[in-house]
Amino acid sequence: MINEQQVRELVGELKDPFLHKTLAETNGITNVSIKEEKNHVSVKVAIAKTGTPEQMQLQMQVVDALKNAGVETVGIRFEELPQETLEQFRGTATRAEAQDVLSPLNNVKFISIASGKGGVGKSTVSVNLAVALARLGKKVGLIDADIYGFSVPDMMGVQTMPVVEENRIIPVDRLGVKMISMGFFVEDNAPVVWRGPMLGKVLDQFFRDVEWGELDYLLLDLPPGTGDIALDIHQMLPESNEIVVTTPHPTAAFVAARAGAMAIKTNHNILGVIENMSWFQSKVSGEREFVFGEGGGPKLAEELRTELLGQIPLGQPDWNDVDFAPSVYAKNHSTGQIYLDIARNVIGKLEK
Ligand SMILES: Nc1ncnc2c1ncn2[C@@H]1O[C@H](COP(=O)(O)OP(=O)(O)OP(=O)(O)O)[C@@H](O)[C@H]1O
Repeated sequence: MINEQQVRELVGELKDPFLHKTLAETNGITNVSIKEEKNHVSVKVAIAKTGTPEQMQLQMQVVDALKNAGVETVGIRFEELPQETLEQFRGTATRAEAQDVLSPLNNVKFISIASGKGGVGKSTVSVNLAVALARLGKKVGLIDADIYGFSVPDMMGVQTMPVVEENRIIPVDRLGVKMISMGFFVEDNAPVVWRGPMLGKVLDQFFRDVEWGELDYLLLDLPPGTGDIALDIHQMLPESNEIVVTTPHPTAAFVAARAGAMAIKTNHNILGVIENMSWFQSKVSGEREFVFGEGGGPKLAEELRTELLGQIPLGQPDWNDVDFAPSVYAKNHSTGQIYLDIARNVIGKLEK
């Protein structure tokens, strides 16, 4: 019967699929146990990222290696390598690995923007938060993952199309944000009707086949609501920090809480709440009128045990701006300033 030393040698030759180093080099074999009477070997393996197709492939390699050595049955469990170990390997990552947004060697932080229902301003918030982060000097990408209701290209005033170079999609660069949207791949604004596996393919393509370059943040404008499509997309995303957008009406907050619950259930971390359309400020009297009610944002934040990141008043950007982007507030617009404050807060929370 094979002994522990031999198991470690055999399995130790296999490579961590993300670090491209052998499991011996990464100290990735964390436990071996052998039941001689049953000719059974169990191994516990630590790799850079679990729950991926790459893990399944490695699992098959481990089983093959041990069965070829005469083991009857194999048990295998995976865990993730500690952050310190990953940190150690980050320095040796190739440029391609460091720029692959799904690689554990990439430091990019995902921020998803969700809402309980449509029309609360989720896309407006996504676009303005992305631009604000870029204005603060961050390298920012934005995926319009609202696959059926894409509006980001129009909101940002994008006139060009992404180009494909050597089988890689080059995202559109607008106001310092690299952006990709389903809108670029649909003719004449035709409605998108497919879902399920196709949906997964499109999202996967947005992650894997887009040349994002080096990024600090990748924002995702999610589809609205708490139905099947929103859930499907939540499940397909890499772990992310989620911002929930609501309007101030208590019932809106009630629906948004369900979006928050969905985020938690699918293992995303709630970063905070943004209340949009919080008030209308009269230019004449300077008074605030709470046209859509009051209290929804703070109530939602409390319910989700998170922070209210900011409140955005009603009002349009300055449309005389030369660099016209219909939904983007200028840096010196009072709402543009609010977005900058939110962006600073987000950076503070994620770059501790
Ligand atoms: N603070 C605001 N003041 C005035 N208009 C706003 C504000 N926020 C959003 N809007 C407008 O409200 C409409 C809906 O906004 P947006 O498309 O961002 O919402 P959404 O939640 O992403 O909608 P959907 O989920 O249906 O895509 C747009 O016309 C947008 O310009």
